[in-house]
Amino acid sequence: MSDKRNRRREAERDLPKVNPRRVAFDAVRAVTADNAYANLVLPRMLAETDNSGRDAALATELTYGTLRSLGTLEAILAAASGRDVRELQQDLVDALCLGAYQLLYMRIPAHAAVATTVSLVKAAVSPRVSGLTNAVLRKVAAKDLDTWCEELATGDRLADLALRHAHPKWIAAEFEAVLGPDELAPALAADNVAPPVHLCAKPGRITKGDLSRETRGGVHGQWSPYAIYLPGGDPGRLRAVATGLAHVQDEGSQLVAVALAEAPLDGPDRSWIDLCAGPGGKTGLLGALAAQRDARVDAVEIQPHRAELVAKAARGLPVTVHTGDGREFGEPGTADRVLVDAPCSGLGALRRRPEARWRKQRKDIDELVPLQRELLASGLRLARPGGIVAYVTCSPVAAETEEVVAAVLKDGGAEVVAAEWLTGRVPDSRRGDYAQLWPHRHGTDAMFLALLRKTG
Ligand SMILES: C[S@@+](CC[C@H](N)C(=O)[O-])C[C@H]1O[C@@H](n2cnc3c(N)ncnc32)[C@H](O)[C@@H]1O
Repeated sequence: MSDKRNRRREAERDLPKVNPRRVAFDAVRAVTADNAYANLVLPRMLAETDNSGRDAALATELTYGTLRSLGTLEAILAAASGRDVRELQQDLVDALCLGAYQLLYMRIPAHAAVATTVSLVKAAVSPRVSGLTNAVLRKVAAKDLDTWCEELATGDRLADLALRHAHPKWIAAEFEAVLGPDELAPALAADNVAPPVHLCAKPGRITKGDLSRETRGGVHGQWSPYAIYLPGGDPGRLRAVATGLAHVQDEGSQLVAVALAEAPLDGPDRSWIDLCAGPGGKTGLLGALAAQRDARVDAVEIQPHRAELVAKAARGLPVTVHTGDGREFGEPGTADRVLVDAPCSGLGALRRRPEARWRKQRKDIDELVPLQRELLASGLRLARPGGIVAYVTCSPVAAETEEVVAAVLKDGGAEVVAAEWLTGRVPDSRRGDYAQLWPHRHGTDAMFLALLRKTG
């Protein structure tokens, strides 16, 4: 056997596939090379490699943290190596980012972070670049994150803040346009903190008290009457979740759905529509509320596999699931309440999707806006006079929130209704006539809600 192969074998013994750093590397590779989603590939990899407990936590922190911080790590690696990282092979860049993340963001001693990354590179990239890895990471280790960011600062306030908090500058600019400059840093920082798991105790199916007991210490949510914060562990293992009495749902998502159900309405209140229903979180909550009020929900979803998820989420509830286009659905003027939870950029949920911020582009929003307007117009078409339509996004970006509502309002036939139920119970959630939640203010995703009443 050649010396080279022997050396590689030795390196692989140092770092077998089940090593959490190797798992993190494979997960990051899947994201950067194959466009995978970390929140889908990592749990599978952890299960396949039998990683649990502290090892799984380390692999998760390494994977999510590295992916969240990619832009900043690459800028620092470029400065430390004196070259554009795009000139390097991608698997090496991924390994360097993992190493740099440990050096700059975790309390892992520099010698350990460098040595384990060099072993990783030998085993999983090529022994030929282990020297380069060692040299670059030693340079990275010479300064802490603040010092690197100061050194790389350009004097462009927004760009410097975006670098420090690991966001593309255009996203920072979009957030600032809504929040103003003072709250921008905490808003960006909040995207870098892994969110806790929120559960929704379906009304009429299980009480919060019972759900809290089953979770062994789950705390009652601050805002939603149905929220329990899971103290830890896999929510899928809870009986209440497995049997559909409760489901995993961000508290902000709960609030906007309940705000629609609680909006004052004159006349009949039997027919509800959820026009963009997949995967069915809000359908599950609305269905449970509808059951208590003798109402019914028609849930519409264009993607068949997501429609199946809606059907699963709505089991046992007065919900009919339709696979189809919400722009062409239903009888005009018949619905009492309509939810338009429009497909959006998802920039309000960046803390859940570590790689998303580096994948999205501003033009993606421009492409979504016509569909968002058409879906909202369709929601208003379906509502009866006096009926309520909720326009919801998990994004705070002006173009896909208030500007969509303003454009549709211009066509006439609807007026804005204050989202009192929500803004009255959640401080600092008013955004003009609408409601806006934020991770840094409320601990929820950045959900936007506009309530409209069909007139005429
Ligand atoms: C933001 S998600 C909805 C989330 C969902 N309400 C929940 O709480 O689980 C938007 C959904 O709209 C669906 N969608 C996109 N275009 C649609 C259309 N023209 N008609 C109906 N659904 C559509 C997407 O497939 C996606 O599942």
